[in-house]
Amino acid sequence: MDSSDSYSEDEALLLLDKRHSVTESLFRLPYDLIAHLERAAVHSELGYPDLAASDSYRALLLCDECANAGFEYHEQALETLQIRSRDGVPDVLHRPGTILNHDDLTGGVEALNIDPAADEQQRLLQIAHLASIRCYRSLAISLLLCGCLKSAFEFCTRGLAAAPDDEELLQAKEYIEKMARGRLKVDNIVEINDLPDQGLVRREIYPWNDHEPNRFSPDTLNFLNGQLRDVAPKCEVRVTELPTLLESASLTDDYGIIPTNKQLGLFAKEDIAPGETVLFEHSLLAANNRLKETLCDACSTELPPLGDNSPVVGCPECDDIMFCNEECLSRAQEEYHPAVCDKEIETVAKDVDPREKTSALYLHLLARALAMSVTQEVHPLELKEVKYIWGDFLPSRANAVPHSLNAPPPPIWTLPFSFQYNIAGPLHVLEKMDIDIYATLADYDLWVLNTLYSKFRGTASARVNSRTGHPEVAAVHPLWCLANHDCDPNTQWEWGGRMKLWCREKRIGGRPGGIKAGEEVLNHYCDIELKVYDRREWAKGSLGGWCMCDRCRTEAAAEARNGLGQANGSSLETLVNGVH
Ligand SMILES: C[S@@+](CC[C@H](N)C(=O)[O-])C[C@H]1O[C@@H](n2cnc3c(N)ncnc32)[C@H](O)[C@@H]1O
Repeated sequence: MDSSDSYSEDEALLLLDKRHSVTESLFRLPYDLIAHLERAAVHSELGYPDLAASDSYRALLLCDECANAGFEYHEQALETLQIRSRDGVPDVLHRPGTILNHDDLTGGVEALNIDPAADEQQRLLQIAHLASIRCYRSLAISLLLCGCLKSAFEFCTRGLAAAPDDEELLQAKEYIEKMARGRLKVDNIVEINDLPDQGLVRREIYPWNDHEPNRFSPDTLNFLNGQLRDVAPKCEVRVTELPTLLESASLTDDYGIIPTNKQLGLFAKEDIAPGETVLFEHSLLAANNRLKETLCDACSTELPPLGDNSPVVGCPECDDIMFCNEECLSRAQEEYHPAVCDKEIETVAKDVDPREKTSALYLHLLARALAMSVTQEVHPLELKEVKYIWGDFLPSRANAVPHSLNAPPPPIWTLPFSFQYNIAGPLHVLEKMDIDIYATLADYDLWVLNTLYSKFRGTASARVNSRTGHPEVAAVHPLWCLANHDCDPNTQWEWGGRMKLWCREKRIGGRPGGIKAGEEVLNHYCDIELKVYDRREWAKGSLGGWCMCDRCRTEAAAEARNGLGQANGSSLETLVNGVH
């Protein structure tokens, strides 16, 4: 298939079948670097360059395992390569990459000069070397397609160091440089570190994801309502219709009817009085990026002062890990701590460049979810804190646009992605937890991690450091995040270890507060004191679009009538959902 073509339904189904069978074969032979490369090729053809990059990176690690006798999986990797190359060099190494338009490239084939006099050990090492070149090509091109130019360039450079004349790598280098010049608007690239490395990938329920529940089914609603009984006794979750949000300002502010879509929301079952607590939630799906711990490891609240009567307790097994009280310690032991006890995992991605703080914080949340999964022996997407939350997914079909090296990632790709935080970082975390990253592919494959990230990006709240203004603590409260946003909210929230939502005394314009039975519980994801344009910019990150609540539409329509509307400015990068 030509790289610029999109494929038909039938071709897509064939590719999905192929993906399924190669994934199954990886479950049987987890150290099979050839199968990883085969799957990378299928993922590329399906239009998932991020998943292709992950497969290629795992294959590259396995090439290193083959080449280094002292490495942990050396024997398994070499034995599997021997099985796969019994009949000669595996097919996948004969083919040039699937994404490049490679009519005039001889890529894979010319490099396959295996020395006929080599003994079996040398033959395998030569094949592993060839495979590593293939990995570099695939990583360079796939990461370029994701928009991660610095990482793409680095893999390309490593590949060219090993195979200086490789045509495919030379061509990839040209593409990367061309794209970088375009994005940086410069004539020459001087400093590799200046290359952009933050990209975007598809945010969707992958066609093979069978963990995602029907969020509107009676089973889901019953489960969530059971959870709400203790946390928000006067509330229930219901299916509701919400405005379909647009990317930015539109002319629809004074339309009577706007398109809507089906989602969940929180509703009052009984009247709730002004000032009354609506919800009180304790979540251990929390993380912080402070280097020196002064926060509870479980709930990330500030630790009370130490001293004779202090409730603060440490983990009996590991140094320096503190909890605000016995309750947090015992929940930590049940829910996540055994996976990370004495593993020094808290040092991963803590001391990062300020520009990366947001990504690092999401990685810490991901690490907590992985520790929960390992400790509870539950697939990460089946964790009760994760399974039912909103992921702001787009349909696979809408994402499946033809890809071309000359085009930037299509705007519809909405999940932030980088090699460091989506691929290398999570593998580092798993290795720190002593997890065999190959044998646990079903649990910790990149599509699983991307699904977790999609859910966290739509729902995590964060606290900023008051001195630096950088986000420092993040948490997902799976019940609190069922409440939808309105710029005239009937509740107010505060998070300090526990998430508290209470009924406002007064609404916007001084109207009295209070929520009647049957009314929706309305939260706020931005500072509601701001003017409409600024509110909409702020809330855009967590809402996924331009707020269309009644207050925004009324105020924006009035401003437009009076000629006060502001031009569409650059978007505010808001990790910090709703912090004010
Ligand atoms: C934290 S979740 C809220 C719960 C979500 N509705 C659900 O089904 O679980 C945030 C998402 O809800 C939707 N949402 C919340 N408030 C909204 C509003 N005022 N208008 C449109 N969509 C809203 C957006 O899609 C947003 O990304």
